[in-house]
Amino acid sequence: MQNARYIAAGLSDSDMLWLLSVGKLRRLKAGERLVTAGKSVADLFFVTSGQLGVVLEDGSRVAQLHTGDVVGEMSFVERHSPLVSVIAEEPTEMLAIPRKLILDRFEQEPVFAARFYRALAVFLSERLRETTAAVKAAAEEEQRKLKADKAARARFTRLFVRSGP
Ligand SMILES: Nc1ncnc2c1ncn2[C@@H]1O[C@@H]2COP(=O)(O)O[C@H]2[C@H]1O
Repeated sequence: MQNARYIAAGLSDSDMLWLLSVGKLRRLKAGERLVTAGKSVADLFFVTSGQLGVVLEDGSRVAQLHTGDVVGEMSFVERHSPLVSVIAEEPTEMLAIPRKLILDRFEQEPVFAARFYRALAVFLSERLRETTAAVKAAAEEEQRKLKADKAARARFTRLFVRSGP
């Protein structure tokens, strides 16, 4: 499912032009790794096409990222190494912007910092909302399976009791 997260919505036209002017286009083939768990991330990535998987060390996928998503914002905000890896699932393109350039611009233009952090906050809030919806859907599916299982056992028990001696 494509998501509706677009950090660009919170930025001005001049912010976007600046990001475009300093960003470098990066292309990944399917299977190529953008982020490795435990290794620091020096850039912020704006996905412009394609699809990436966010995966745990055991290979299980916890999320998918698409056009309009940002990658590396957790390292940007927290300065901790990532706990997950991010791997392209199809040919993917993105704009890579070195964190240092963004921090320098914050110094030169504090209003840009305010807009940027607000846009990131909205983006992260939307991502959390989606995660909550996914957890809720998984819990409901689990409940549905448990109920179906219970009903099947009850039917079996009735059958067994009826056909007993
Ligand atoms: N649960 C998640 N849902 C969506 N994206 C995630 C999730 N966890 C990590 N990421 C992305 O994967 C990136 C890994 O590097 P960062 O921690 O810097 O930033 C992280 C986010 O951009």
